[in-house]
Amino acid sequence: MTSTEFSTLNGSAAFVPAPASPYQGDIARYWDQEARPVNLRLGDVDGLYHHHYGIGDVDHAALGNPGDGDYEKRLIAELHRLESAQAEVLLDHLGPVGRDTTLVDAGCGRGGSMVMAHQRFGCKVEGVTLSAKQADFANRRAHELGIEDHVHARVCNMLDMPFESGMAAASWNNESTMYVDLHDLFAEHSRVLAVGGRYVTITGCWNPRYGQPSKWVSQINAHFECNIHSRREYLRAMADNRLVPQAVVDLTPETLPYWELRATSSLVTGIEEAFINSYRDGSFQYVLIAADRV
Ligand SMILES: C[S@@+](CC[C@H](N)C(=O)[O-])C[C@H]1O[C@@H](n2cnc3c(N)ncnc32)[C@H](O)[C@@H]1O
Ligand SMILES: CC(C)=CCC/C(C)=C/COP(=O)(O)OP(=O)(O)O
Ligand SMILES: [Mg+2]
Repeated sequence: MTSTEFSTLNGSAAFVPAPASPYQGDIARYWDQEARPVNLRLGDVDGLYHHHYGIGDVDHAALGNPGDGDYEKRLIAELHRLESAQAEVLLDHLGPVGRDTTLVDAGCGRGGSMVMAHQRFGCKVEGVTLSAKQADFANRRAHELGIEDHVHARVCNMLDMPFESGMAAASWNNESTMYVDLHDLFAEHSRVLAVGGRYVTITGCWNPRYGQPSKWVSQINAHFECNIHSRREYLRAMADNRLVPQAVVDLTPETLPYWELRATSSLVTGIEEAFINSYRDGSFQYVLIAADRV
């Protein structure tokens, strides 16, 4: 393994491996440079920084009306509440998690879901991301919260994680599966999970009933430099890797209110129309899949 650079956190040098492919190098750079207000200002609400979308009904009573004083602040808080609600639903599907166990967050971003998992279960959480900036950010937040002994992010490829086989009681991908081959990904989760362990993903996938990826799905792929898979591909790749689905939940109706609200905010990024149109025309779905490692 060759190192390309050194990243520092609190003065300690950390080894950063070279990307496994030119594509992974592009994705590492993408997330190293990302600083969209729609993510940072939402995270500033309570210190949980997410790179995923929201679910649930909008609380119109809490939001008030455009033109009311502080409306924009309440809108940001509401979008953030819906994003955290999404992570809570993912954690709900991990099943019972003991304090002495370790969880793996594959594609952990700035670490919001890891912090929530530790706060809920008291367990250890190991996160991996391609981005040294994100790993530093997540580790800094864990340090500020005094939970650095339990929550830790590192720069590494989720297809080749430096964890012993069977070490994880549960693992997940929160909106990070569209950057990798699903057979390779589920083979690696299957390796690190204990037999009887639980895997959960929340993801956007194209709907085989539509036929092929729609122009909206292609637009989302181009926007994020990712490769959205079909729903069928998830289920096939799980079946091939000893992951047996226990729940497949279509969250599309639950995520539309988030997008409709976000489209009215000053923090729009331009991708809102593609999500709203593809969810409405049925070509794209927001799904949760929970599977047992058998
Ligand atoms: C959309 S963000 C999701 C972040 C996080 N799961 C969340 O919910 O906030 C996608 C994440 O996947 C990570 N990622 C993409 N490909 C990866 C790979 N091959 N190995 C590790 N992380 C990867 C990126 O670095 C980024 O952190
Ligand atoms: C559901 C799908 C297809 C997701 C693609 C992966 C992705 C980029 C998620 C959100 O990240 P973000 O929170 O950084 O994006 P944004 O800046 O749009 O909020
Ligand atoms: Mg976001």
